[in-house]
Amino acid sequence: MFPLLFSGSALRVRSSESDTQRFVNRVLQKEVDTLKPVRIGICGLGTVGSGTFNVLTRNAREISARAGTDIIIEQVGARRDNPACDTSSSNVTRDVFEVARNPDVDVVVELIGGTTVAKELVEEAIASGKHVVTANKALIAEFGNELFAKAEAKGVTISFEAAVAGGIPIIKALREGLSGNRVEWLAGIINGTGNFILTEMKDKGRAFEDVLKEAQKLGYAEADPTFDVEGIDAAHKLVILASIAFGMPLQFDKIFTEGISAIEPQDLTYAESLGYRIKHLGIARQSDKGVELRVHPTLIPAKRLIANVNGVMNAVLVKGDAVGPTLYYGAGAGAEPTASAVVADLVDVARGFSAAQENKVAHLGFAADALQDLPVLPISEVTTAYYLRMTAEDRPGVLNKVTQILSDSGISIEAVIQKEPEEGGTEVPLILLTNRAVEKQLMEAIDGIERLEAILGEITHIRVESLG
Ligand SMILES: NC(=O)c1ccc[n+]([C@@H]2O[C@H](COP(=O)([O-])OP(=O)(O)OC[C@H]3O[C@@H](n4cnc5c(N)ncnc54)[C@H](O)[C@@H]3O)[C@@H](O)[C@H]2O)c1
Ligand SMILES: N[C@@H](CCO)C(=O)O
Ligand code: NA
Repeated sequence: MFPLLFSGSALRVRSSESDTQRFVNRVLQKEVDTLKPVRIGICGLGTVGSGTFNVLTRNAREISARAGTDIIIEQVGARRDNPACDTSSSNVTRDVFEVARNPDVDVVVELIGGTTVAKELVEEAIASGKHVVTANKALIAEFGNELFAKAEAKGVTISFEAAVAGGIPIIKALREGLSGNRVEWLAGIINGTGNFILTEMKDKGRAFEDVLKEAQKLGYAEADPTFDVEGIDAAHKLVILASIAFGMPLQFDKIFTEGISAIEPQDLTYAESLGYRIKHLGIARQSDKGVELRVHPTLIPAKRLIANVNGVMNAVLVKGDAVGPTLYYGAGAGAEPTASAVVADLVDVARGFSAAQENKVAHLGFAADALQDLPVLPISEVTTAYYLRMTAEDRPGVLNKVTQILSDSGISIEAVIQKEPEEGGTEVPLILLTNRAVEKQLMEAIDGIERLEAILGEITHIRVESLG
């Protein structure tokens, strides 16, 4: 590093008046500015907070060398100490708002979660002219539009790489790496807990609740794990991805969300025998009709790379018009994978510390005044293929009646699994794979089929995507 060399030179040229020297002076002064350490305040010392503390401490040399300056943990705001990290020589406060107001803190790292205290904290940090780094997808998805506007007005940035797909640098890839493309669609396994549960259920036959408990113990799950299993967490992430991919404001209220809690082990098995896997996907697609924003269990061909993403791993498949399909893979949750993304954001903040706001990458990749309020299609207007599972009385002609109703709605059948009844039984499972149809037509057909006397109970329907 060259602080002394440059600070001496900067002082010398400052006494001259010529244009060239004024220019040199500005450049050199900038070098001096970027050499000031960036002082951060970590708020929340749970899974991600402790991971961030440890990664910053352990990799301090590499991080400084990359950032061009030191990143110093000036203060930690934590309700209680966490044995996962040693903060004994840090300045720790029990009041996170003290961090937001601390004049010696340049960047507030919000790792509390939720949308109450975290929102107030971020607002307070912005009002005090501090940059914010956060892993909080709920906060960004639900309040990002207003928070970004506040940050831009104050000339500070909110960075949120850790909020989507944990350690995978997907925000950076979409905002910067793919900026030459019109993104046609993206599909992702973006909840680590959900993928971990589905994988353990399929591979080891474990019970849902048992795997969920393990995910909580490993620090993967949200404070309220229904966010993971009911798809809300994935919906938060998908909204963020779609806004960056298509250049539209965040519209969390428009997303269709279905979780994994209704998936039965038998569906995982039937899907497999049809050549598919069931993955919980977030899918965003833009077409002439509007934007699809949906999170739901999905059958995808077993041969696709993304179908083989297991455990806590996440993957996002992005189709750009120029680049074609691209796939991003990595750990979607956990202390250090998530810390990896938090620290990358801190390095970006440090690098751009003295840059003018207009020279920084916009929060959603597109300039704020270029965001378009694209219409979001209701799920009833979405077209996909379907997996249907029903229980039928074991008597002749039932399959014909079912296929007739589907065909009356313009839906044809791609594959059928019909099982023999169990010893002495009179009911059989009937599994159908349909061609692509508009959802409202499919729902009408399901209604008709459920009214058949020979069909017992409700029909399970799971959407099918080829992702080709
Ligand atoms: N765990 C992961 O793998 C992961 C991955 C990506 C993003 N995230 C996000 O990161 C954030 C933190 O998640 P986590 O898993 O570390 O949660 P966590 O529950 O382990 O940690 C949150 C910490 O914040 C503390 N806290 C809460 N309110 C506070 C207050 N008022 N003052 C001081 N401390 C307070 C809690 O005591 C806890 O230690 C969430 O937004 C979450 O969605 C988590
Ligand atoms: N609970 C989240 C954490 C990462 O965002 C998950 O399991 O994916
Ligand atoms: Na990420």
